[in-house]
Amino acid sequence: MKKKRVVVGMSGGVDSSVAAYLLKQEGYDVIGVFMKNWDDTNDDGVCTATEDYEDVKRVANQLGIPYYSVNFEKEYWDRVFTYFIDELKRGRTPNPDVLCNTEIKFKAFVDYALSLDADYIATGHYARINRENGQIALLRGKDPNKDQTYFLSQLTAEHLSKVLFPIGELTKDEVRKIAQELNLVNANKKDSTGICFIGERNFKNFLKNYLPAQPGEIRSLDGEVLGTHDGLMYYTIGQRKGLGIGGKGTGEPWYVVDKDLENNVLLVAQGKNHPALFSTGLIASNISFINGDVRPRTFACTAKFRYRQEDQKVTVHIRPNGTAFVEFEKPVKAVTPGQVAVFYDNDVCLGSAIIDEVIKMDASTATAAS
Ligand SMILES: Nc1ncnc2c1ncn2[C@@H]1O[C@H](COP(=O)(O)OP(=O)(O)OP(=O)(O)O)[C@@H](O)[C@H]1O
Repeated sequence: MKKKRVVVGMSGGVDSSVAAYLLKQEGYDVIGVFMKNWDDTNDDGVCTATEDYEDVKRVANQLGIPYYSVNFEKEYWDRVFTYFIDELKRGRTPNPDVLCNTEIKFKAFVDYALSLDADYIATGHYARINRENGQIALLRGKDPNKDQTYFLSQLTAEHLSKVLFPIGELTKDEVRKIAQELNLVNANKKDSTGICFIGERNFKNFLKNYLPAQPGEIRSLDGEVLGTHDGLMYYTIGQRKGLGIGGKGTGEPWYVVDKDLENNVLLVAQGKNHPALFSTGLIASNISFINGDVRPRTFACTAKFRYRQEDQKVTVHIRPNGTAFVEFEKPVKAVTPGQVAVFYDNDVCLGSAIIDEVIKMDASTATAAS
């Protein structure tokens, strides 16, 4: 019988290399494909994509699988990067990696894989797919420290219908151990961090190439001018570092609590539990559920408002106008417009929505938060 063909997205990292190995062990006809989404030269002038593709080639040769490279720079620019820049211009904090999954990895890449006659597409994401009773459910990866469902939460069952996550049942330590036992050239390669096209580069320096800096005032909530900022897009709610106003006030650290876009003012407050940092709910749009059901309803679940946040208990009201009102059981710190609110029922990732507005905690309830 003809073997089923799987096209694996190979980044040159350990996770996707081990994913490819496991699929080969299972008897699939495996093809590795490297996507070039960004013309990236780092601060030292090194093109990291070229280096990563070299790793893909070496690993593919070690595993004895064919490999190709595909270029999605235009798709990435048009569908992900322009959104990222537009959101920053609006004073929001976007998550381009979530959009990269819906537009590139699980759309453009899937189309390309199908043109190679793939039966399935696989990646090295730490997540699981349950296909019981004809339904497709997205589950958190087994390793709680590595779970990547946050980034996959805007996908639907349709995106996932031909997808395999071979390392979803493993921990990172187990994945690395497999890579070491196989002597894969990248067995000890560092995990990638940060937004993929920025990588380890300085965020401000990078953005300066795309958005003109518009300096303005930093003010306390009382209106006192404390300093100047370099441009609102460089800051996010809850940020402490890089404000340059440490010596002002009582000596407690200052945090970004809001942005006044109209007046180009960055609003800050002092103390890590300042009530202005907390919110009791949010309004979100772009609701997407894995099962596709976005009908108006109310339900209780847990949610994360950024990657690496503990689950928070919430009640979600999906409204007839297609937005969601999410009420928090307890005030939550530094919830930020533009970020993704991801909903969970225990281990099942239900879907997500993009945060448009946060409902700030009334100052009178400040003690509840601290
Ligand atoms: N440039 C790329 N080309 C092909 N596939 C990619 C690329 N970047 C990421 N992927 C796929 O998406 C998965 C998740 O990407 P992410 O950037 O989170 O990588 P990661 O967790 O560091 O994994 P890895 O160790 O494989 O780099 C990867 O495991 C890989 O399957």
